[in-house]
Amino acid sequence: MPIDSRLPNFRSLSPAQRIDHLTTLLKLSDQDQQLLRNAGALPLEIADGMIENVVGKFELPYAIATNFLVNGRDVLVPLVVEEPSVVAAASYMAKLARAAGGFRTSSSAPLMRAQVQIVGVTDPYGARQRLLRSKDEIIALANSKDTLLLQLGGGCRDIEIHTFEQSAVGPMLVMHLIVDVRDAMGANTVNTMAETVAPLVEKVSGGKVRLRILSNLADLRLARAEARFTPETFDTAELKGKDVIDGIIEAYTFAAIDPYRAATHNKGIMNGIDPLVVATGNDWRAIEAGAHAYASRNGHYGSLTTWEKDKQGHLVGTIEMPMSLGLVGGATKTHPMAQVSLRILDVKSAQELAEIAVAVGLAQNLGALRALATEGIQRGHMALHARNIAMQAGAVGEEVDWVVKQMVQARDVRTERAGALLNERRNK
Ligand SMILES: CC(C)(COP(=O)([O-])OP(=O)([O-])OC[C@H]1O[C@@H](n2cnc3c(N)ncnc32)[C@H](O)[C@@H]1OP(=O)([O-])[O-])[C@@H](O)C(=O)NCCC(=O)NCCSC(=O)C[C@@](C)(O)CC(=O)[O-]
Ligand SMILES: NC(=O)C1=CN([C@@H]2O[C@H](COP(=O)(O)OP(=O)(O)OC[C@H]3O[C@@H](n4cnc5c(N)ncnc54)[C@H](OP(=O)(O)O)[C@@H]3O)[C@@H](O)[C@H]2O)C=CC1
Repeated sequence: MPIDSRLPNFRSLSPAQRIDHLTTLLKLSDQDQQLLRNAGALPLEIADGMIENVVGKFELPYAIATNFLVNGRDVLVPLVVEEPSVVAAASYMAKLARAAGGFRTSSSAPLMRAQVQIVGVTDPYGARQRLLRSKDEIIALANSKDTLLLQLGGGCRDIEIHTFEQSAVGPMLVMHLIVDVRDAMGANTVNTMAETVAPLVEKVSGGKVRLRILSNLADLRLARAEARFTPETFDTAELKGKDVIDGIIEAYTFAAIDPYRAATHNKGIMNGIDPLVVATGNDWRAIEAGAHAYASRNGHYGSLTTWEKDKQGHLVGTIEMPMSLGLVGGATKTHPMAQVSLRILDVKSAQELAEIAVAVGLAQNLGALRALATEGIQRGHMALHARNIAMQAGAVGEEVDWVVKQMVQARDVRTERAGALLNERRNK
């Protein structure tokens, strides 16, 4: 159902009013509303079924990033995160991106790699040829275990043999199963296939199979997003948009050449992506591992985004990175809030979800670069973090807003200052 994700007053509402607004906009069911009102509603019995030794639940804020326009479709993006200013920055940059059509995205097929490690091979190149000659038999065996996936149009498509002639333990071959996992993240799916083919692989190669596990460097499962911005987008009373664009490109260049900066730059990108991964019940460690390995693929650790100027002087931002997200499998179906998130996003495939995730990453990166290249990160970030600081100092109810206002006005956001302000107010 088409919606308008541009919700200018959403930030000023209370959480209860925001849920009412979403209910009207998205026609949320009574059950979804109820789940949102009990924020994070995860019955202990379900939690106990998800992991081991459960003794409770740990809740995090669940928010909605507004303004996203992705391939011409308005999307509201659920984000689960503890850090202030992330949701605001993503929403802000999505708002700016709308002027030039929002985010345009694409993705490759959902292909995952499973690795089968083969040791004890005396003739690695001969073994490689034998395995490649047996490709059809290996693929057929891999596919014999998951008929549902085949019916859905997925399954093992190909094999690759990676040869390590020298290693500390002698020659090593690594066979990759290339598997189309459709709408699953696919870890369990491909691990089962890798274990299934291991005896055949041993017979054909003459070696011993050890590890049979997916690779989180999902470099065949890439999602991409692009956005453009006119210089006027960044005009302010003090700054010319053209200079802001130059500052953003210089900031990006810093990340492209210096791994110390690239780590922080990419952390900013993951500020947007991880909260969506968590909100949809997906495996954020897998996404993090894939992101940073991909950022190192050219022999040095670099930026996951690029920022450049087109002929008209418009800022052009792009992102491309592995994105192994599922709509089924893992906790996506078990966690009730993950299901609410998927309904809010209204995505039809794991690829669509992956493309929205990288669009949020690109927006988040721009939010940080724009702030860093102009006024610095502290004004916007600390103004929002000030609420945390006030609460840490013991402020409750109306005291919170009052303490925040004093600290932001004085540009002095510290717990000690919040405590002093609180004492001053209480002793009046
Ligand atoms: C924080 C802002 C957005 C303020 O920026 P501002 O100019 O004060 O915002 P504004 O009040 O003019 O509002 C503009 C829009 O921002 C959004 N917005 C604004 N405030 C809110 C709010 N309270 N709640 C919800 N949405 C908010 C909202 O969309 C709003 O438009 P509207 O829809 O209202 O017409 C800006 O300063 C900013 O983008 N800063 C960057 C913040 C950031 O990057 N945070 C990430 C954490 S820092 C970090 O971990 C990463 C880092 C920085 O190290 C990465 C790196 O180094 O690359
Ligand atoms: N290194 C890593 O990242 C590792 C991660 N994991 C964990 O693995 C989990 C994800 O594994 P995953 O294989 O995705 O999950 P599941 O095994 O839970 O679910 C995948 C299964 O769902 C079924 N299915 C139903 N509909 C579809 C559809 N439209 N598209 C694709 N499959 C469908 C498939 O068939 P059927 O049910 O018939 O099999 C498929 O095998 C996560 O919890 C992750 O944390 C595990 C090991 C390592």
